[in-house]
Amino acid sequence: MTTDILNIADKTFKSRLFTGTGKFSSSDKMREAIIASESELVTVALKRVDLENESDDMLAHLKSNQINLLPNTSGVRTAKEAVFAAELAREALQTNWVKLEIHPDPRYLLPDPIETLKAAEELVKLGFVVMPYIHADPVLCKRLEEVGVQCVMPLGAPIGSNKGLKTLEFLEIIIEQSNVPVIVDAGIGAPSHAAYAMELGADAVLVNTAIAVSQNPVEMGIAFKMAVEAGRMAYNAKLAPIKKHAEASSPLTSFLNDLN
Ligand SMILES: CC(=O)[C@@H](O)[C@H](O)COP(=O)(O)O
Repeated sequence: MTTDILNIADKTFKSRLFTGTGKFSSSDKMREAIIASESELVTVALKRVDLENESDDMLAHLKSNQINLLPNTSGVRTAKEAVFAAELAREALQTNWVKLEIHPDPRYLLPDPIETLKAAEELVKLGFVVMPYIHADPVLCKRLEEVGVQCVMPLGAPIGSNKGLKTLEFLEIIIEQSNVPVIVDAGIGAPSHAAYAMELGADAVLVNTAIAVSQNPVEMGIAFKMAVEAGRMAYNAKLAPIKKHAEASSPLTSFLNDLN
């Protein structure tokens, strides 16, 4: 088996499963599930962290050599607020990585493309590694790539909806065209959805709700790990082509040929 490492900016990842920290029933459960999933990049909403308090409960539970923290700007409504939040995070958490999330609409939490592009451009200039959460819009992905983001994070379905890859056809175009890693984010509700995204050629997936609200987050974390690995392995091995008509699995090469 070939070593299949994901590179983003200055970091390398063995795991292509990124995870979130919201909605767990306790910080202990969150830690256990994330460690079991072997996820190496874990996003934390800045609005949930007490940045002044070094022993913030959630941050304390995420201390591990395995885990890189990825602050996200969830809760901000404009590019200006996003840049402010990213700068706060850089100072408090000592990381220049930021998951850029600007979704002013509380009902569907759909990302604002105009503010996101504006913020991404500014954050790149300020030296951030920018990971933008966006709709599955191939044109926006190219525009973000041009301003220097390190990856794109198109949604499969609205955050927390668990609906799977509702944006499938656009994800395929994004994957085909992208020169930066494509991380399918949001709405992935089952390991099979994650495996499918990886089979299509996504570089990674980000999953939060499906693990956190499962009745057994530890086992679900492991199930997602296995699904992501299986999907990636299948993608590397190249899937068999889809055909319109049936084709016998055992071709007529032996005695049946002689009968004719
Ligand atoms: C935690 C986080 O970043 C979410 O905003 C992310 O988009 C995950 O979505 P799900 O909760 O649907 O997995």
